Amino acid sequence: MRIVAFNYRDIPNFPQSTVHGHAGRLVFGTLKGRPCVCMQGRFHLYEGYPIQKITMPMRIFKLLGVETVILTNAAGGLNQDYKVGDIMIIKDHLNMPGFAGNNPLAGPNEERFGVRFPCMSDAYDRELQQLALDVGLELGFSDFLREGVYCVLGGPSFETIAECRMLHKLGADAVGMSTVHEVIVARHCGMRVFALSLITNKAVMDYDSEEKANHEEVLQTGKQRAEQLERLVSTIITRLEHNNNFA
Ligand SMILES: O=P(O)(O)O[C@H]1O[C@H](CO)[C@@H](O)[C@H]1O
Ligand SMILES: Nc1nc2[nH]cnc2c(=O)[nH]1
Repeated sequence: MRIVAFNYRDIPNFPQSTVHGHAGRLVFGTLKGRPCVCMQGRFHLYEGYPIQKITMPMRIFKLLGVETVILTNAAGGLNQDYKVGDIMIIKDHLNMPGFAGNNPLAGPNEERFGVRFPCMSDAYDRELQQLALDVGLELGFSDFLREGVYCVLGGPSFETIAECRMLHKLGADAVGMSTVHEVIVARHCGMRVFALSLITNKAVMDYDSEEKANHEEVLQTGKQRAEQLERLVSTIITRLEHNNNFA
């Protein structure tokens, strides 16, 4: 397979990755015969970037002709049934920075990308969610494949126990610091979205617990599940081709 990779620092006006574990490269190639562009490292509010800069790659992808976006993230599990290593298909989100007015679409609307008031009740493509469940079943991943609601916070501090309890009561199954902003911009310009979270750690919900969230555990769980995640995503992409529903 031939790939062409660009370091973010060599792309004019592109933000730079500052997070340990995010390589900072844009990789073009084919996955099972399908042309793809892949971000090795994304951007976050906690890095100090304006939310429009974080989501700029989505608009670049739209202009490049991308039609389907697959987003992955590491997240803390709030749902008490979840285990570390579970893969959660995101069916919906809670946008906490958005509640506080920090939405990537704030400011003048770019009509060439989409409408002023985009709908978000269909943000996560239901056909792609079903496809992921089917593929997961075939691959024997059902024991660790879940569906749930992802909540984004600004970070970089992990949550307090009271915050975790509150987010769980509000309906969140997993919590993280990314993805939602990109989803909003991708949907605004009409790209199809599929997203999943790897549950890298259990959110601490109990004052008696000795556990502490930490980035090393996040990276370690990511490495442990990397191979299965890759198989899941690449098989989904193959099926998009077969179903002829590569929107
Ligand atoms: O959402 P991604 O970037 O996958 O990673 C998650 O894990 C990091 C914290 O360990 C934060 O960046 C958080 O957002
Ligand atoms: N906010 C948040 N982000 C994460 N990313 C990976 N784990 C977590 C977590 O527990 N909380």
